[in-house]
Amino acid sequence: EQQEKWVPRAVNMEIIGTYAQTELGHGTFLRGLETTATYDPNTEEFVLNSPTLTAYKWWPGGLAHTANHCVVVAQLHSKGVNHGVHPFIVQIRDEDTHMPLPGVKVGEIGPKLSFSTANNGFLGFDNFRVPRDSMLMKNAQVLKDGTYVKSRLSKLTYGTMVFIRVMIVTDMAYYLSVGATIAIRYSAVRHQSKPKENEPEPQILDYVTQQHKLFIALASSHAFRVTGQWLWTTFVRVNKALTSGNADTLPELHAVACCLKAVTTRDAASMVEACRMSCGGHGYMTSSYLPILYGITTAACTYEGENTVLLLQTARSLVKAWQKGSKGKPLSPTEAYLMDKSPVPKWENTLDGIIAGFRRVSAGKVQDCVSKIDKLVKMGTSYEDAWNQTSVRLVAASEAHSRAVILATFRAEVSRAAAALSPPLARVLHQLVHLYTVYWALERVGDLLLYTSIAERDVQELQQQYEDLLQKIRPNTVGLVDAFDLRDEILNSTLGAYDGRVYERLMEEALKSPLNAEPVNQSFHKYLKPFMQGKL
Ligand SMILES: CCCCCCCC/C=C\CCCCCCCC(=O)SCCNC(=O)CCNC(=O)[C@H](O)C(C)(C)COP(=O)(O)OP(=O)(O)OC[C@H]1O[C@@H](n2cnc3c(N)ncnc32)[C@H](O)[C@@H]1OP(=O)(O)O
Ligand SMILES: Cc1cc2nc3c(=O)[nH]c(=O)nc-3n(C[C@H](O)[C@H](O)[C@H](O)COP(=O)(O)OP(=O)(O)OC[C@H]3O[C@@H](n4cnc5c(N)ncnc54)[C@H](O)[C@@H]3O)c2cc1C
Repeated sequence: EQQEKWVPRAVNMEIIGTYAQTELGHGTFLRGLETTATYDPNTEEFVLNSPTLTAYKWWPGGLAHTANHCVVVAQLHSKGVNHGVHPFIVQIRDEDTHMPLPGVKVGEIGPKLSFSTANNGFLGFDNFRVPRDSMLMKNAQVLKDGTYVKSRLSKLTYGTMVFIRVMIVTDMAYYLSVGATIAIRYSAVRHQSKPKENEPEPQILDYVTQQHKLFIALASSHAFRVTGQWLWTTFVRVNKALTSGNADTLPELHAVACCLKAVTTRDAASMVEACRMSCGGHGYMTSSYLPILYGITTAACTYEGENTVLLLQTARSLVKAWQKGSKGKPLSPTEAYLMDKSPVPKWENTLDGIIAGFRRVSAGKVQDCVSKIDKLVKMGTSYEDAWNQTSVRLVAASEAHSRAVILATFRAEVSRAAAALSPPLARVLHQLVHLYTVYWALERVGDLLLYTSIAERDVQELQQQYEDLLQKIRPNTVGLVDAFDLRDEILNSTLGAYDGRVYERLMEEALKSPLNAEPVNQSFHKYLKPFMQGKL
């Protein structure tokens, strides 16, 4: 009945909430969170407290001035025992006056790289009392007398984060579609330089280097949308099983959500930055929207699980899978390829050949990590230290695994959908799959040379395939970004507007600057003139 109590009020916006988990002192290590929720059986209340400055919640979006409630993650104490972190729904502001309630200290954390519209806040409690039903009791409960009933699966507390990580993959597809639309439309309008003296300045979109910077962002948007859809379907299936008490598939979902969130956010941030830089000085204008878009995508590398930490979570799963598989036990579908002990096949410059190659790279890297850890432990190093000394390789193995998942999913889903598409559209989408796959083979050619039978002539041929694909995709590029159908109001960009009037829009935006309100700014009289007259 907790859902009946809270959900309708949240849906009709009586309750505006945020997720208050991260503290000044801890964001990654959740078991180290310091906020306490101590049960008082005499009053059937929890007492929330921030015992130290580092216990203050810090970062939650909207916490400073928007939210009047929040989900607080705190260490649950009852009958003198600490039962670990649990979620509580807590009212922090009066619903009429919006004043912070007594015992609640809340405020704004200050300017950030981007996301300036989100008032991220801090929150401290001074022995703040909330009723027992504030504890979200879907998984674990505290009875009236303070008896703690543990959850059938402790990690269900972390479930919210899996959900958001799954959503983030699709978010990155969207952000890349915005960046690609702005940069490709601008590159169609911008003319620059004279490679041929007797011809007009060409569109910068015709420079192959410009195509190399931008087409991967366009292809990645589709790859992440397709992968995000597959991941969502997987999430729904796992969640359904969880509801009927079966948690067998949760570890696989957690592992694949971690590495996909990490790789898609890192790619989105670096590719949006490439979009910004491909637009020259005008890409550096806030009015282009590209700097803001960069700030948004780079934040995603940190929030909802810092990328390195998440890649190491997936590596933990890959190492466990290797150890399980080596004992002949079955592996999850996404990790089953790790046990492919067949001899390394002759390299093929095909999509299937490259996908198989990335699986070989991932399996090879995992095997190298396991051997290094085993060797260090045999020499007397603790497992934790051996893990840490191998962690650079573990992150690389996790990335290779993630790339193999994205490549295979993108190819399979587009091939499946192609049957229902017109031949010209199917051909263009296959070109994007081909470009994405060959791009990453060239980006990771060192790994492929280490773990597969790819030879130098294969690499030369792949480079030529890649350049041919840039040429094939060029005529459809503007059509492909128009197909994202992003309205000008959403793009919010002087460079990406549908009508292509970039110079008029840049000037219109410039003239809105308050610094253009008068021809001589007061700073001349206050500072420049006295300085020039030697009076400062
Ligand atoms: C479509 C267009 C849309 C456009 C617009 C969209 C709008 C978007 C706009 C703006 C969005 C802005 C949104 C911002 C949102 C940000 C919010 C936040 O940031 S909330 C804070 C996030 N914080 C973290 O994620 C902490 C990360 N840390 C952790 O998760 C843990 O501390 C961890 C996992 C690193 C370590 O936790 P240990 O120490 O308790 O666990 P260990 O010992 O490593 O593992 C124990 C076992 O638990 C499993 N495990 C760990 N986490 C799990 C999980 N989540 N689910 C299932 N199992 C898990 C592991 O696999 C492991 O299993 P075995 O023991 O190996 O079998
Ligand atoms: C824009 C934005 C919005 C946010 N919104 C929210 C929100 O709404 N609610 C909320 O609760 N939080 C929110 N956060 C906080 C976010 O979840 C944390 O910043 C994130 O979990 C990282 O934790 P941290 O900041 O403590 O970094 P740390 O964990 O201190 O990481 C710092 C460095 O240490 C490394 N490191 C840490 N642990 C390990 C390890 N075990 N192995 C190897 N390296 C390690 C990391 O890789 C990183 O390089 C937001 C953050 C941002 C930037």
